[in-house]
Amino acid sequence: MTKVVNALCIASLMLAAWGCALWTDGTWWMAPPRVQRWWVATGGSVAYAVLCVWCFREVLRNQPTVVAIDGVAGSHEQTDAGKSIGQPARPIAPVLVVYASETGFAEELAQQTVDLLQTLNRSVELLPLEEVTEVKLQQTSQAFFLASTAGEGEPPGHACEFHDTMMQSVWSLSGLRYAVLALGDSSYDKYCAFGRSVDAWLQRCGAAASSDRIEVDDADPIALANWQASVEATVQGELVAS
Ligand SMILES: Cc1cc2nc3c(=O)[nH]c(=O)nc-3n(C[C@H](O)[C@H](O)[C@H](O)COP(=O)(O)O)c2cc1C
Repeated sequence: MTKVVNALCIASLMLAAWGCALWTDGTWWMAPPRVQRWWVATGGSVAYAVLCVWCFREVLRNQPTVVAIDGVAGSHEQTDAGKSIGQPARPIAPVLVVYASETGFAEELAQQTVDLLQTLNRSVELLPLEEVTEVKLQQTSQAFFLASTAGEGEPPGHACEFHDTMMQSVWSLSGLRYAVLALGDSSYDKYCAFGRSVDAWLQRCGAAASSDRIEVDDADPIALANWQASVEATVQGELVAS
């Protein structure tokens, strides 16, 4: 629409220039313009001003607005689906997806979660649990943790050290919202023990659960569908809040 308006403006200016050239043909008339021409000039100026204001409003209306999640600014910029007139754009933090996986199922689900978030137009970062740092979580406003349980209620191998060190301290994560998908098998005594530990640790750190923990018993498809719906609802809810 703006391009059409611009083209119309240029065309009318060229027409006006051509008209002026014809108008001033011959000898110059040095006397002040007659009243009628003052009115024509004033009308033209007012019409031009109205056109400028209208174009400016169109530009503002078409400008994508960026919404911050809970006011936490991130390093990546991204636009949301909503639009707002006259509000300054603000950065939106990427969503963090974290996994702890022994035989690959949680990692596969984490990748699917990333794909889902990307289809929802969110920038996403995927990390194994041991690469998560306190600063990273402090810079994140929404994180999704997918954690399976191995051994007899143990963390997956790659997450053992993180469990034994980092999860024994209390990080300051009051700005973080999170959700946990705990993977396990109810035939084990310590069902979903590690996912539950991750959830409890995040609560101790002051993070707020964006949704209740979902436990997946032996790849239960209903629980997995609930997770997908929960991720979608969480992210879409965030975009409304600012
Ligand atoms: C050796 C082994 C030990 C397991 N121990 C537990 C357990 O203690 N508690 C539990 O809920 N699930 C347990 N599980 C089930 C896994 O957590 C479940 O199959 C999960 O989906 C595996 O995810 P992953 O592929 O990401 O490791 C165990 C599975 C295996 C193979």
